[in-house]
Amino acid sequence: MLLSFEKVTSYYGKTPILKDMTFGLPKGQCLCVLGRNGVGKTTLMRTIMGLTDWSSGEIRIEDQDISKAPTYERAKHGLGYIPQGRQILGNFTVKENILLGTFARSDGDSQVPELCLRLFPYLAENLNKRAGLLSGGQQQQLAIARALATNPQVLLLDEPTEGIQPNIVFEIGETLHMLNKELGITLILTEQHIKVARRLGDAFIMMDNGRIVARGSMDEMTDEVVNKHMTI
Ligand SMILES: Nc1ncnc2c1ncn2[C@@H]1O[C@H](COP(=O)(O)OP(=O)(O)OP(=O)(O)O)[C@@H](O)[C@H]1O
Repeated sequence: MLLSFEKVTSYYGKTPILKDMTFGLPKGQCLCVLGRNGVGKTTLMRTIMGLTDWSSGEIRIEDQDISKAPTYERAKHGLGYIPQGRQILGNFTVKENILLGTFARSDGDSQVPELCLRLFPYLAENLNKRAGLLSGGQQQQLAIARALATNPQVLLLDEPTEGIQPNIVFEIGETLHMLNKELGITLILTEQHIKVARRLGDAFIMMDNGRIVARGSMDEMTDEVVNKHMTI
């Protein structure tokens, strides 16, 4: 397994939010993490990155135990994180936002990667534009470009299509599909759009109240499973 969780419980203060989670993610797979609002999907991402208050259990990447490693060290193991809401720095330029990602590289390269320019022609043509002036979809592209600048082997994407116009949702989905299937970047994403999840995912985890309540390959994610765990 490229990334694995063994009995991981993760806390904010004294409150366990993720409870006793065990799963493994093979290299090159796309795993979709699904569930209603507030079930702990963001907390799962933050636990992988070491951003909750503390966690117990074991988190491994390529057989190395990173459970107690600080966030910057996890990033150097090849974990790239795109948080919910994107967290683009609006007063900085497109180029500066991308270059921020290079700080987490282990090879010291500090250029805008050619891949980012090739994937996102709009960004390539607007490197000196203030990022705050971009549309939601363009900012999501920028967040993906910034994460790619870390040269990740795993990308964690928290609701990448949230708040984005429907036609751009499709485009972002296709970009992620390309990163996964053509470039072999392993993906973990939380996603409310079931269609996008079905298109991208090889496997799914359905969460409720901090626990995994259903899992399987994507073709095992029937409408029944979705309706049971995702509709209100
Ligand atoms: N920083 C925090 N401190 C304390 N509790 C938190 C913190 N962040 C989240 N929680 C709690 O953890 C639980 C899970 O939240 P989380 O954001 O992980 O869920 P989610 O499934 O990602 O939901 P959403 O789809 O709304 O983002 C919620 O009950 C939330 O109130």
